[in-house]
Amino acid sequence: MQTEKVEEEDDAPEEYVALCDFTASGSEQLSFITGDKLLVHNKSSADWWWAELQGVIGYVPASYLRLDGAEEGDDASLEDPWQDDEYFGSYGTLRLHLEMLSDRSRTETYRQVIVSNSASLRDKVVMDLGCGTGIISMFCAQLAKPSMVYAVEASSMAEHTRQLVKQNGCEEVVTVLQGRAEELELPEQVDILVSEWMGNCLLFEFMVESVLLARDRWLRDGGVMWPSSAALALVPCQADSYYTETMAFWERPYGLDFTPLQPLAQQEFFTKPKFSHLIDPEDCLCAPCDVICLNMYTVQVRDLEVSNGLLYYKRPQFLSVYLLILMEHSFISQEMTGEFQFCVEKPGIFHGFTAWFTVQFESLEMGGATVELNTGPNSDPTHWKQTLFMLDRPIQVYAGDSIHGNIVLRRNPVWRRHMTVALHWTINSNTDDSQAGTKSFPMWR
Ligand SMILES: NC(=[NH2+])NCCC[C@H]1O[C@@H](n2cnc3c(N)ncnc32)[C@H](O)[C@@H]1O
Repeated sequence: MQTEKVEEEDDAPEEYVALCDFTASGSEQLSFITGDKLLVHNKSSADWWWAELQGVIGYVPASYLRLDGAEEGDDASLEDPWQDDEYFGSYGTLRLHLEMLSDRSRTETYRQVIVSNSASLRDKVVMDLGCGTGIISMFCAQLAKPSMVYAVEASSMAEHTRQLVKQNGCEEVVTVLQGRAEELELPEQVDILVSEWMGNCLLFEFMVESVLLARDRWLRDGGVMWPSSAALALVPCQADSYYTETMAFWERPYGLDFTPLQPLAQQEFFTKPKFSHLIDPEDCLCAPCDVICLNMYTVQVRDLEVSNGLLYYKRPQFLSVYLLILMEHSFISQEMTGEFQFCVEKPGIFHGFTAWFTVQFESLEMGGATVELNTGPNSDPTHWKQTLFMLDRPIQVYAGDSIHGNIVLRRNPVWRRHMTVALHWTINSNTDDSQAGTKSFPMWR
């Protein structure tokens, strides 16, 4: 932690108490634990304050603090930044498990991974992280002969999962453990860590952080991660039907002119990404490309952050704006930003970008075939479908036009399961002047 020592005093600092633990995700931030008393020197923004703890200073998330002496009920920001009650509460009911189990492409892929590695799974120790109803664990017990499967589930579903394991004669091999995987004590390290952690745009909900923490704590050296790698794919696309039903609709409904509502429609329907979008392959303006790739053996939790260090530091007056911008971009973690360069293959309307993910499961046998789950438009549909990012205004493009730029996934520093997806693009065309644009989409805070 290279935070600077307190030098000059600002206005009289106020004493705040920490409502929960916070672990700094960048050198400009200050870690603390519940109950710590922090001196807030500068409320530099609504979300981040400049504070001191035992003589060390750095940025802290304002929502984690309450003015010392204030009553519990005074502060609405008691919310847990992981929103665990809501998150694990939703997995304590059947609705989401029914959706996932009904997704045959997803579930059969995991079964195929177990079947094609059944021989190598013999006598291995497996952790199924976030086992839900235990389907993957029971595949392991039924289709292979591991010595032990630790089926880890934090929600109240775990007690039902124990019953299912017994009901299906798997209790000899499968042990259900209720709790967060990153907090549980296991009796041993594991040979394989399997999990179905992917969210919309691959990372939403950031369950991946739990998988990485569990990997670092419980996967033995040389152990296998399933999935072994993951990639976020992106393509510029048409979305004419969505545009027609949400924007063009207001031009002449029942012969009336409702166009004054179109700015409202843009705000309401195009500000956030559209989840569960089913893009027609015909609407892709060119071939997709993988913009973000994760190696599940080497990616670190800190790589999931984007810390524009200079945004949190007080800007030293002597640094020129140019230098600040240059340094700022040097803080962006490579894992969370991707460049793209598309060449439009056919004339059409560029309404936006569509994103989806793929994950790969390496074979336990040297040279064995890798299994892939592809949630894109040319594969069997999954419950994730795809995610559509609508531009504010559609743009006519022509074959040969180039659309290049980058995507940045910026994890929310306070609401830990949320992120913002920022897209920057430039269109170079032989027929029109070049156009550039940028847009950030919150998911969801
Ligand atoms: N692909 C997803 N988006 N979600 C599918 C898996 C989610 C399952 O993992 C459980 N789960 C999520 N995080 C954890 C965790 N840290 N520890 C244990 N179980 C978890 C959660 O309760 C649910 O049953």
